[in-house]
Amino acid sequence: MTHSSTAGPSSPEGGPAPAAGPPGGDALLRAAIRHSAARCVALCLLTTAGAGTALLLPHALGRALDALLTGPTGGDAHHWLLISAALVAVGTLLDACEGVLTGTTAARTTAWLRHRLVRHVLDTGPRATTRFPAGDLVARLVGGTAQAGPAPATVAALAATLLTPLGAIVALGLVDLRLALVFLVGAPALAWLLRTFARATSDCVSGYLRAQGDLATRLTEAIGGARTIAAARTADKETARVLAPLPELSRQGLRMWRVQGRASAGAVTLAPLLQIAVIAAAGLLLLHHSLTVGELLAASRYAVLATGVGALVGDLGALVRTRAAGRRTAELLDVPPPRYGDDELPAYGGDLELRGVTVRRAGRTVLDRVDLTVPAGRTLAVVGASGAGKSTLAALAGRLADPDEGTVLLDGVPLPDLRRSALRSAVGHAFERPVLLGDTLADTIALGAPEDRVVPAARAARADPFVRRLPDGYATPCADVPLSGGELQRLGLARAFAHGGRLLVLDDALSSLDTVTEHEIAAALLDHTPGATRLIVAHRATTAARADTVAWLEGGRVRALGPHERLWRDPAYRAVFAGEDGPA
Ligand SMILES: Nc1ncnc2c1ncn2[C@@H]1O[C@H](COP(=O)(O)OP(=O)(O)OP(=O)(O)O)[C@@H](O)[C@H]1O
Repeated sequence: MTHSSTAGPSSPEGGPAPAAGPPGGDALLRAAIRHSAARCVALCLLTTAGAGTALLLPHALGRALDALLTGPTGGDAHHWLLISAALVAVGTLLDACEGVLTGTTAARTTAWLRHRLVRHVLDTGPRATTRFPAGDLVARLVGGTAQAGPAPATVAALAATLLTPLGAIVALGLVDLRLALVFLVGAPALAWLLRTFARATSDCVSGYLRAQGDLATRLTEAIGGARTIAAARTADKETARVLAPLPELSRQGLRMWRVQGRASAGAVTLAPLLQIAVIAAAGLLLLHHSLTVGELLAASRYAVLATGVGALVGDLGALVRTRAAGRRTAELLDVPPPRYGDDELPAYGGDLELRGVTVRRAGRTVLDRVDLTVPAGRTLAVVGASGAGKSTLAALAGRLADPDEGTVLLDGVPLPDLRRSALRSAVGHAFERPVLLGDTLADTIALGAPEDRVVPAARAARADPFVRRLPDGYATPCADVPLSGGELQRLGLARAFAHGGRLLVLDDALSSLDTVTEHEIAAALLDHTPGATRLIVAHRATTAARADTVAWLEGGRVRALGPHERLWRDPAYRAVFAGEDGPA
């Protein structure tokens, strides 16, 4: 192992810069619309056909009325009445189909968004989970996607909903151009109403979703800390803290209803005024024999359809809500996942090298130009006071994070150049608090490794005895096992042993074990992973003593590098393990 205190050759950041800029909310919704393109087209056709039947109906009714009034036998009135009845029936059928298609399209889009975003968040790993608090992340992935999901159906419906009033204005013009002109005089007020409504709604929805995310974040924190809250008997105080965003949520919700109410009230006032103006103009034209009674009837129906702002307000509101939710959800895509290269590793090896790596967090340098080399098959213990940068260094070694400067290489290959699969099979991890993923204990230990490795790995990690004592042994569902911190860590270690990569990174993974078990596992670590390179973040002198070399970190820099026995002579080094005996 080598160490130099000077910066090594500094290479460009091997970080995860995205190939293209992160897509915004609208881009995500456009992608969702493309995904549901066929359904959107079908929906557009259905709503257009619905608009068509709605527009034809007044004409058919007008013709039926004219026919009844002009001939003693009613002329072809029955013919037009039949057409009107058919239009009503077709309109109802189209409405029903539209309802079903709207619902299923929204459900499919929500599923697609969830799939895409969950995959993205898990691909991005700790980068995403440090930027977004857990509760907020879940709120965006569950609630945000459900609110954004109806976007394609809403866009398709809105496009067709616009057709009805526009078609009605054209139809008014066809009945008599002057009627369309009368209507258009009031149109700017209508446009202003819709624009104001859309802006105010967008603002309220963003505020509402923010407050909802805040509530979810606080709730998740409280659930995670339920034991502490119970021990401190602070449930009342914590309930108040969790629910603190409720007034803001309620304020934004009420504001949204007020905006909607004002827009509807405006529409309700404006619409009858415009309808009366059109009917009055049509009445005058009737008096001057420029219109028939049937045309007056049709014109009055078209005036109603042209002022159908109610439907527009609803659809526009839905579109604004889905866009706001889409924008908020798409913020998850702002954190790009790491890029992987195409390189493979040589058949054998395990040389780990950190060259001049610097990591900054929240504007602070937490690792400062660190150079380290761990030859294949050797064990490096990383020690240091709390906050020295040990976990950050461990995360770099397995590429759970990328350095801001410098390079991490495995067998001479920079980690970002490696294929995802190569990196995955080469590096195994164990953490201080492992999470039991998978359905059963066997699943959680294997986590992708061959099943026949599960039991030997559990034996090596001293997990086998307590697993076998469970009624269903390795088949016990993870959710049914109450585990102590030490048992949990043994399962995490078993998982790392089962993985069997050439590099094993143990980040404080032995801290909850009693001294005897820790001693046994440390010995098993060498037997069970022969040839593997091991990087062990250690808090105990006994763990450091078993390593070939110790890297002593202080303030993000390597203060010293060497065997534990030699470093132990330094009182400052001994102070790192304050309270422990001898160099073990
Ligand atoms: N996402 C982050 N944002 C801001 N600061 C961070 C972040 N991650 C780590 N840090 C800071 O970087 C420093 C090093 O953290 P790290 O977890 O590597 O320390 P450590 O030596 O492993 O500490 P411990 O022994 O207590 O686990 C700490 O001061 C920590 O607060």
